[in-house]
Amino acid sequence: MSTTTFTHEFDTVSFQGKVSFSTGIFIDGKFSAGAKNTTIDVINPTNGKLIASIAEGTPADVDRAVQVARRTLELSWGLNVPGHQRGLLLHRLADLLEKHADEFAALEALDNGKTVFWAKVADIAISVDVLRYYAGWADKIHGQVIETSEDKLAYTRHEPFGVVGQIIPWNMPLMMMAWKIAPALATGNTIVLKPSEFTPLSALRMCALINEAGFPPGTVNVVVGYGNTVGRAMSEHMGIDKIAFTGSTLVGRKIMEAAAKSNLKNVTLELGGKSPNIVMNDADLEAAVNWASHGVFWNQGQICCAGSRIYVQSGIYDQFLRAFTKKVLSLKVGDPFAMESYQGPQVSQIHYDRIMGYIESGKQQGATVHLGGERYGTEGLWIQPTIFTDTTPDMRIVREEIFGPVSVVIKFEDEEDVVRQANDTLYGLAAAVFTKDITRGIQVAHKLQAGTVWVNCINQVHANVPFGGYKQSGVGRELGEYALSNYTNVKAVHVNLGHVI
Ligand SMILES: NC(=O)C1=CN([C@@H]2O[C@H](COP(=O)(O)OP(=O)(O)OC[C@H]3O[C@@H](n4cnc5c(N)ncnc54)[C@H](OP(=O)(O)O)[C@@H]3O)[C@@H](O)[C@H]2O)C=CC1
Ligand SMILES: CCCCCC/C=C/C(=O)O
Repeated sequence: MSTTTFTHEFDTVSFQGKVSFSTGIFIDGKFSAGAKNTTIDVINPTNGKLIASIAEGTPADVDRAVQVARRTLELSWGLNVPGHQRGLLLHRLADLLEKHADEFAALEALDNGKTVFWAKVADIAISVDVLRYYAGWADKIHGQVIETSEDKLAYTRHEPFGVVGQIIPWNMPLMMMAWKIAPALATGNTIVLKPSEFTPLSALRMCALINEAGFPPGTVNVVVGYGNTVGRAMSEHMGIDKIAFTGSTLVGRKIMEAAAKSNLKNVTLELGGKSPNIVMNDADLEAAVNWASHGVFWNQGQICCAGSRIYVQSGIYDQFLRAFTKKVLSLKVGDPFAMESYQGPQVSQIHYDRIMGYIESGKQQGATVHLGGERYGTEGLWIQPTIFTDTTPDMRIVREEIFGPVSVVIKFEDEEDVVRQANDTLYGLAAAVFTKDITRGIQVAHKLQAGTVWVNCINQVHANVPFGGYKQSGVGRELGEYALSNYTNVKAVHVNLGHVI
């Protein structure tokens, strides 16, 4: 069976050059066609044209990938490879990614529609940091010696789960791959990863770098395919010991069900959000406006922690809305390869339609379109950055994750009222509060039901700091030391030093 190849000649301000790599199913360090020998068309969101036809994975390919991952775990990875060696390989991968940063930024812009500028300074840079951070952990995975009695030695080992399945979304294709593979590899697991079929290119390019870095074949296996075939096969698989997922709460629930009905595999989920951003009367207005705009419009609004519900205290509401409107009007919407662009097209026609459906629902339910609310231009997948006002708490645009450039600005009177409204959601991924009174900022942060609270900033992540959700925004934490426990099983060992029964 022949494999497919992606070849593209980039001639842009940020990156010129020919990029060519295999787009097959990546198993055991080799690319091949999928079991059905079929392909998936990958579409450029900027112009609707075909970028590539890549090999389509199937449940049979998942089976093969799991077998290979299991064999690799037993023979050439896991605790067979000392931690410092696993760390060295992760460092090499980080170096290779950094070396190819411009190429990866261009690939992400082409495939996802995100701007090449932000792809480079956020997606690629954070991915490199995360790989390096977990490279540093690889030889520091310690258990404990636990005191029991003098005739006994009891200790714990933190062992890899084994074969882990990882399902990642299209909004940050490379960054989500890095967040998933880095802690899993540092702790000695082997991987079967499913990228989104909308944006598979950076993950496939990474496969070549994984080989070049020197990981044993079969350590990371990548099967691109559809959620209801490959994704489902992974979450139901009896040979996968753990599954990690980023995506919608709806699909997260299906994955947990499949895990429960199959082998009770360990599950971590990073799911949706409807994050509140609270601006108090005493906030630095200019800073709050700039952050609020970044909080909801960055990455075309396609970010799980977007601060899409902006609560502004009554004393500065009018002033804030004026300044926020001016700021949003200044955002440059356009070609993702133009260095001055801030907002590119939405990722796909289906997602564009979903967002436009939400905008329509806001209009139908009686909210005021304060700004935007229409397609940007006359063709393509661009949407005007949109501000709704005069909303009520029951409206869909206030309650549901839109995942697009759509904000609601809501007036509040006092702290108690805003904390109640902010927490009135089934989500709990993130929240932000803007105030010059740091004591108050911290007090409010402690009252908000969210896995991350930003004070006087928003949408900030760091490799060292955990990220994940309360309530229906997820299970477990990614990043930081906390993520290591997502990928290790604790074994207690009791050694008899003379105790007689
Ligand atoms: N938390 C986050 O970061 C993200 C949240 N979302 C939210 O989800 C909404 C829908 O976007 P969508 O792309 O459909 O996201 P989904 O959550 O539906 O999909 C995410 C990934 O899961 C896969 N998947 C789908 N069904 C299953 C299944 N039964 N078992 C295992 N995997 C499965 C998908 O494959 P396939 O594409 O083939 O369906 C995709 O690779 C967005 O509007 C947004 O609100 C989306 C992306 C990221
Ligand atoms: C600056 C980057 C913030 C990324 C936060 C994590 C988001 C994940 C997701 O939306 O899938």
